[in-house]
Amino acid sequence: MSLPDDSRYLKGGPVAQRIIAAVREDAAIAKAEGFPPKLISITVGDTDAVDVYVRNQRAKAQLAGIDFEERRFPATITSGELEAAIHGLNADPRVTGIIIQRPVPAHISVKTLQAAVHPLKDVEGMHPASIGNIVYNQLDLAPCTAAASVELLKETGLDLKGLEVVVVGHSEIVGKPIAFLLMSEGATVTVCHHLTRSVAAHARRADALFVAVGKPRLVKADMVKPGAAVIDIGINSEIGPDGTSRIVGDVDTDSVKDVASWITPVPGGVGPITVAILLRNTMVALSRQRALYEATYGTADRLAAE
Ligand SMILES: Nc1nc2c(c(=O)[nH]1)N[C@@H](CN(C=O)c1ccc(C(=O)N[C@@H](CCC(=O)O)C(=O)O)cc1)CN2
Repeated sequence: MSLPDDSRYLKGGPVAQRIIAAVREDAAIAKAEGFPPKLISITVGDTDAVDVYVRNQRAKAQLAGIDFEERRFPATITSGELEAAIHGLNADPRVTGIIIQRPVPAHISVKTLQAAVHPLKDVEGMHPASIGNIVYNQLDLAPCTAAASVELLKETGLDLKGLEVVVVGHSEIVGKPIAFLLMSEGATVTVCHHLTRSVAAHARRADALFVAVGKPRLVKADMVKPGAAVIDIGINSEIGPDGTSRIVGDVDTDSVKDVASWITPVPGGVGPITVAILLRNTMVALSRQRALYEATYGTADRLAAE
């Protein structure tokens, strides 16, 4: 789908292309030195939005020169069986990174799965040890959707120091990490959640408004401060008037675009950058693994060592 050529739209495509081009260069060098990057995706059960995400991961990984393999498990699998599969991948030296696609079925704790991924292969920064790094301002490997959203805000050129930011949604993978990433940049952050008394009152104060709640078109024009930047992180599947399925965000883009100075389209906003950052994180994980290899074997060039 092509987006209107309107400077209010913060499009993710060009940012994603820049990131992927850099990843491609790094991946080619790593491959030539005997460390081909390989990303494993774990999907449990069937969810349409996850299928879209995985399809894009595969396509962009191919573009970047990163080997991509999807492991699909039935929704009936036990947590123990999944953890055993993850431990197998942790032990496989050919595997650089592991991403666990969310959501997983209700009988499985995603936190347990995330903790089973070795921190050196945790390309989403969601292992309890990795997510803690963000609190310490170590931001080079942050959860992909959160990092993508902040990257798009930076595209506005707004000075993040002291910026009034409101984040609607406090999930561990999106809302909370966004708040920490922005605090490290000096923004003043308010996080709204299901117990917040008036989300609209908070949202209307924001110079930058992030929305990640999974509710189609929740944010309307009367919840947005004129001139604000609105970052829509929702990816919701909806059946359109013509009976076909389409993706919409958590923001009512048609009305909000007349109030905001910047707005991210869905699709075509945060989504493409999320995928690009996953690939960049894979290269960060690879460089950490290579540093360990070098410390152990005295060279970072596996081909030269053999
Ligand atoms: N392990 C994780 N699981 C999930 C995350 C995450 O960050 N880590 N976030 C969402 C992912 N998601 C929705 O379920 C999602 C993310 C990105 C895209 C995407 O590539 N969208 C593009 C293309 C759309 C299209 O091809 O039609 C875009 O928005 O332009 C889709 C879905 C939940 N799970």
